[in-house]
Amino acid sequence: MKLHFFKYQATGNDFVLIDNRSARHTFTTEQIEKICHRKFGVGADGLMLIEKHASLDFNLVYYNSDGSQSLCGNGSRAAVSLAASLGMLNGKTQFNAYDGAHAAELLPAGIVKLKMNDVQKTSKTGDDYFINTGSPHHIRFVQNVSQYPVVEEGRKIRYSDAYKPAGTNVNFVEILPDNTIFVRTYERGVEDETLSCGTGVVASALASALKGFSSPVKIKTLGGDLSVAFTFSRSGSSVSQEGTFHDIFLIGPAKLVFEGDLEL
Ligand SMILES: N[C@H](CCC[C@H](N)C(=O)O)C(=O)O
Repeated sequence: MKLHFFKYQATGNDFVLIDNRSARHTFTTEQIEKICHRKFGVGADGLMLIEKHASLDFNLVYYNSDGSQSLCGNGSRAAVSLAASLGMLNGKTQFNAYDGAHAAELLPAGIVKLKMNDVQKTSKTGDDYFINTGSPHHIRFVQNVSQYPVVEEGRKIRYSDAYKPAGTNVNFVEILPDNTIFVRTYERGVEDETLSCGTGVVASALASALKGFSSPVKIKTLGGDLSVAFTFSRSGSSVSQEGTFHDIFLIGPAKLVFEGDLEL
């Protein structure tokens, strides 16, 4: 089977995208692993299919490189950029993803502003947080994150009994001056560190808000810079951390690297 694909990177999180609106291909786990394989395939952290949707501009199907599915924040930003270049939208869009409908907007210089779904629940164990932003995220605040053993420590948490059977993504966050954090992420389903993780930096920004950060939080990742804007509405007593994060936006660049055909 010959397939035309688009290779995108969104702050270094990289993806193969296929316009699947007409052909409606389906892929086995083995085929997804092969497409994403860094030597035997195109190479990517994940594969995305853009499909028709009954009422929204498109349906987005995301697969991690191991074939598992979840919401991908950076991938959604890349898909919006591709959909725009395919003439499927004009600046703004509503599309469907793993966790439901999302709005997004194309800003100048290839920046994509993605609206995330509200977050009502955050939990804290010791000094660590767990927040699901459409995909599950464990967040640990550390010193000197650039020297931190992200894969070794991330794997331990990801496979720990606490997260069995589904597992979790794991974010290590260093607090910097000027309302900025530096985030490195071990990604479930890629089973390695990625250069950035969109849902992960959103979870890390919300955890930073619970430690006093204001919106927008500026985020450094190994793959580039992002920002996360949000509103927090408290519920219950003012001392509690109970409340809802809403109007959450993940903002950052997404770029076409190349396009081509692959034999599967
Ligand atoms: N690995 C994640 C999904 C992709 C998340 C990441 N690439 C992003 O940009 O949100 C999971 O299985 O939950």
